[in-house]
Amino acid sequence: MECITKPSLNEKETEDNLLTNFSSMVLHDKEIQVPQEFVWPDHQKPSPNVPILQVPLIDLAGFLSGDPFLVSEATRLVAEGAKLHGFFLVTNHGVDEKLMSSAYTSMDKFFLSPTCEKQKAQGEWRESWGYANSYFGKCKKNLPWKEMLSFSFSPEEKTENHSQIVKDFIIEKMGDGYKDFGMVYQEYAEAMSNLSLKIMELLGMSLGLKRSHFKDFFEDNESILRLNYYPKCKQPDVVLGTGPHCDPTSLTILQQDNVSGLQVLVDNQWHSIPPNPQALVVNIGDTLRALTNGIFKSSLHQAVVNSETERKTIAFFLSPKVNKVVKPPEELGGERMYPDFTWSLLHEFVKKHYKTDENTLEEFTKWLKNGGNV
Ligand SMILES: C=C1C[C@]23C[C@H]1CC[C@H]2[C@]1(C)CCC[C@@](C)(C(=O)O)[C@H]1[C@@H]3C(=O)O
Ligand SMILES: O=C(O)CCC(=O)C(=O)O
Ligand SMILES: [Fe+2]
Repeated sequence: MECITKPSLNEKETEDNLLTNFSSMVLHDKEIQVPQEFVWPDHQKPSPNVPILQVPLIDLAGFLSGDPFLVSEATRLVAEGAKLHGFFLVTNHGVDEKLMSSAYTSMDKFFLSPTCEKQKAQGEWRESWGYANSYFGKCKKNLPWKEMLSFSFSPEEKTENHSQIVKDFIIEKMGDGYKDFGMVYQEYAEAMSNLSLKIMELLGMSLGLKRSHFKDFFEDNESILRLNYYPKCKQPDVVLGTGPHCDPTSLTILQQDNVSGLQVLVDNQWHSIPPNPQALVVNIGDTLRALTNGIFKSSLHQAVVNSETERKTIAFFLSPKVNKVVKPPEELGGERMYPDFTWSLLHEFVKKHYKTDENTLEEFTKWLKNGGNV
């Protein structure tokens, strides 16, 4: 367990300088060699050519049509992916194509602006919102080759006075020039939240539960929308865009567009999920693994970069309301694998005590049994 202590106040300047250096160095190719802190140990460096992971492709419109054959096909396929490695693709998902392409291209407006601009949206240490890059936090090695802009999200109709918290956040931090930018990601987050509830209906049915079982649990979600910007890299074989991790959240919907880079560890071998612009990548997170008493899997995954072009992905991390008790339905049976817990406790644990990996839930269970000092 490393890189988890909060930087002391007098390190704030150092952090700001590093933050500035990252952008000038990385984005403008001023350095020939990749700085040592970005070079991963040999056993974790990306391997050149990894096999392709065959993941089920689910036609969501078919499921929503109610056609008995299409419904049974969709539930069969989603169960296959969710139980094997936790990954599947959804197509005919109903998210407006123009919105998706605008969300993809609008990222440049923020990430290609000067560092001093981006720093206006800088988040608090280990908060899940705002601008962050590799030099954030305390890690001094194995730094991710990426910048991120993250938003907290709750469905508009569930927020106080129906505020649009994604749009309001970015305008408050970056000014009125980001109004259109904010609207794009507000709409995008709402669309992903609605899509995730449809996927939750499908996942509930695939386990023989009431169709609305998971959907009701996530109706008033408190989620995270994250823009990942991976600059191209002179030495893509020694860095990682995002290190190996399991998402501690419940469900991730990832738009990876047309630049490959997402890899999943299956049978102890890294596999790639190639881009499919017509489909969104969906993966089970640790919280949904616990909510299904371990029936659904959450797998270790990572992102590699390349020397030709930057890679941009948009991840919507669905999470329940922070105080909702994560407890599998009795109907699933089997011996309980994890204790009841709330997402806020698991989120505190991964933020303050543990870097997410394939043992997060087991380590979290131990931490809870030892009193869970938050
Ligand atoms: C709740 C979360 C923690 C992270 C963002 C979301 C879901 C994925 C987690 C993360 C992306 C996994 C890799 C490491 C991490 C630190 C990161 O690269 O950002 C994780 C996020 C986080 O802890 O902020
Ligand atoms: O960008 C990618 O391909 C994966 C990103 C990811 O796994 C994450 O942000 O949790
Ligand atoms: Fe992830």
